[in-house]
Amino acid sequence: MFKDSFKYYKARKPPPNLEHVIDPMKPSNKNVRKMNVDFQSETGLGVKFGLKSMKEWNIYEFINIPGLILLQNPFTAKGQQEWIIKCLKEYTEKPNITNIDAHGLLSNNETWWDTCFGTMPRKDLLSRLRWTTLGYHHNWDTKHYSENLKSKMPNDLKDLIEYLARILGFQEFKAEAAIINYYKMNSTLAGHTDHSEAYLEAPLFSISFGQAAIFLIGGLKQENSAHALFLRSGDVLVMSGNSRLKYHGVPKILIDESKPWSSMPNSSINNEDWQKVNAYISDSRINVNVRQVLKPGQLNL
Ligand SMILES: O=C(O)CCC(=O)C(=O)O
Ligand SMILES: [Fe+2]
Repeated sequence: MFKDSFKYYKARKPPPNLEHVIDPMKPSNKNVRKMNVDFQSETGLGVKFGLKSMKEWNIYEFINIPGLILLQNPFTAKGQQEWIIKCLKEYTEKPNITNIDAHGLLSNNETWWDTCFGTMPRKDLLSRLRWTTLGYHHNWDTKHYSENLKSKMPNDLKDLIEYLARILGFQEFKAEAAIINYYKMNSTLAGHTDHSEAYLEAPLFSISFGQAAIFLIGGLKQENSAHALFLRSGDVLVMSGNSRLKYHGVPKILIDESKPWSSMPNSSINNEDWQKVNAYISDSRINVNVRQVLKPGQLNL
């Protein structure tokens, strides 16, 4: 059962044995198969998005989880840093909605970033950031999207996801809504399915940054058993086809000593923003979850 696996991996005492967590980084892994994509489709845009050359990409499908695809960290360290800064500084600003706004913890002209990293930092708000919604805003109470609760998707995020989607074979994918989840080391995300979108045939794109996670994915019902896999900084997970509506969740965040976001000393991104964010990410994980809401050809809800 999904919830038994969730409880097992969430436990602190005794801590879980991670031996059965699927790890595509292990060359001997028999649970995954490499997928090939057409390198010819590479355009100059990859550099703009902070991506490595496609020749260095590794894309896996999971033998026992049809439709689930993992594009293993295609980002350069500098690229990761830029996206992490965006997730914390730009995407937490209006018109995007954060849990901090929703709970009225800031006055109208304050931003989460300035409040936490300005001249008089409010450290109490730093760890209270849980989510931001962009585009069609996910309504956490009704679980419905609506035309009345919608703002513009940031162009850079929309373009990145649609670029990755085209390369992975999802030509028509439109990035219309996003949830950014912010996790501290003791956070979890309970098992759920994502079914609020009008068009459930479109894949779901999920990018991880910062500390690593154990991601659990089960079946269409809670009673089905679940597989556990590692997600690390930069990884792009695609839930498509048969995996799109499966139960999933995050029972555990783990420190990633390899710090895939950290670049060589003397690199040019050692700017002021990164100094602030570097400390934040040392005990946090960020997940950018992007969805298509409308059916092909549908103009509004
Ligand atoms: O954090 C993750 O990897 C998963 C997030 C997720 O499932 C969601 O936002 O619906
Ligand atoms: Fe989800």
